[in-house]
Order: sequence, then structure tokens, then C-alpha cells
Amino acid sequence: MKATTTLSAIEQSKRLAAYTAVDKHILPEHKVIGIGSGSTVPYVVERIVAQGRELNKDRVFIPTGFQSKELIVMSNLNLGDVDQFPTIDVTIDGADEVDLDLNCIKGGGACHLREKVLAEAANTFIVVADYRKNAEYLGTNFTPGVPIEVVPFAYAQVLRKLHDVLGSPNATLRMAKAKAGPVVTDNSNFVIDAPFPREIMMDPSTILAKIKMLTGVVEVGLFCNMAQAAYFGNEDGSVTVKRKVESKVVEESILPSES
Ligand SMILES: O=C[C@H](O)[C@H](O)[C@H](O)COP(=O)(O)O
Repeated sequence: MKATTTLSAIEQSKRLAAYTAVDKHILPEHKVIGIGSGSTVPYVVERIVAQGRELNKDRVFIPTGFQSKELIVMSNLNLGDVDQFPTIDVTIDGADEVDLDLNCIKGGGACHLREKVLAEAANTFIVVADYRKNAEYLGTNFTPGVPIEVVPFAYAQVLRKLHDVLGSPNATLRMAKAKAGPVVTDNSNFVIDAPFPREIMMDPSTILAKIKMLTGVVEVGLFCNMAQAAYFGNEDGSVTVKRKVESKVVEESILPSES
């Protein structure tokens, strides 16, 4: 008997967002494509592969870390690096949460340093996520806090500054699940998760700048004013699209029959 896999509502929403974003933004003229990290991105790659060998043979795909590198290689797509291709046509990535202005929390998978490099290198940076990530303010549903990559040598000092100076008394070093000790990033650094109160998260650019100034911080998982559009798959099969038009964010809904 043939095994069938039924995707959960959340997985279907991730797939819907990813497929819709690829259909709208990965066009035949795009030759250098950034591939983000997380559980939504495999659907991005799946849809790109479905565009066919003819289109993909002249493209190069740039990963944001170990996971996306494996995805690219396993999908028989051409692998490149951002130092060979410092300008990327389009980067598509997941997010832990997205606010009304398209600011994002990223780094739930500790990949935000490389993700930010690829987002900045891209002419167009697109975010894909399920409906749970679509929020008014950052920190609404995603509660572990802002991911902060730090050099191991400085982590205790950065934690102290987050607790005593920047207003995150519950900031903690992220610990590994199947290893004794802390999570170690693809860049051999540690990650701190720093939750901030609502009034601070309402102005993510200001707290981003303050955290970034702490000595030992490599990168902060706040992506402010970077995404041109975010696609959220919904449970009813529709897709909510938020996109920047002349520096304002407009929202539209793509109905199930159209997506
Ligand atoms: O470090 C991880 C990345 O920022 C991911 O893109 C983010 O955590 C979202 O992942 P997911 O698609 O699994 O929700």
C-alpha cells in the first residue's frame, strides 16, 4: 500500500506562503538566489526545483548556513557563496515573527548572522511564514526573545549589560538540546535570547542599535527595514501579503483559488 503524508495545518500554511512567494518573486531572469534557513525554506526550494532543470541550470544558489547548503546540494541545484556573488537577485527566508512595518525577529535557528548578510546582499528580500508569525508587534507570539549571536569570550559580559543596562533581566544563554552546554552557531559563536518588554519592542530599530553596540555582539536577530514583502499562509488556504510600496506597508489577501 502506498504511504500518504498529510501535512498539518501549520505545514500547509508554510508551504502555501513559500510556493506563492516563489511564484511571484523567483522569475526566469533571476540567476543568483539566496536561500534562508528554517522549516519553511524547504518548501521554497521544492517550488524552485519544480520550475525545472532548464531554468535552474544557469542559476546559482547561496545558502545561509549548514541546513540550506544541504538543501541546495540535495536538490541538485548549483551551490555558490556570497563572497563569489556579493549581489543577489532575490533572497527568500523564513522569520520567527514579523510586525506591521515588516520588521522581523530571526535567529530561532541561530542562523541570523548569515541570513542578514544575504538579506543585505539581495536586491529583493522576501519573508515567508505561517499565520502565527504575522503580528502587530515583535515579541507578541514569539516569546523567547531577540536572538543575539556573541563571541564566546564575551557572553557573560553581554548578558550582564542586557540585564542591567538594556532592560532584559531574563536574557539567557541558549542551551543545546542534545548536547551538554550552549548552542554553537555555524560561525562557532554562542547565542543569547533576550526578551524585552512591549514598549521596547515597539521600536525595534532603537534596541537593535543599542544591542549591536555591546562589545562581543556579532549580530542581532532584528531585521529592521529590510524585507520588501512578507507572505503568510493562512489556515483557510488564503495568503496574506504585506509589502512595501513607497515606504508604506500595504496588505492584501490572495484567496485560495488564486494561490
Ligand atoms: O535562525 C533561523 C532563522 O531565522 C529562521 O528563518 C527562523 O527561525 C524561522 O524558521 P521557521 O521557518 O522554522 O519558523
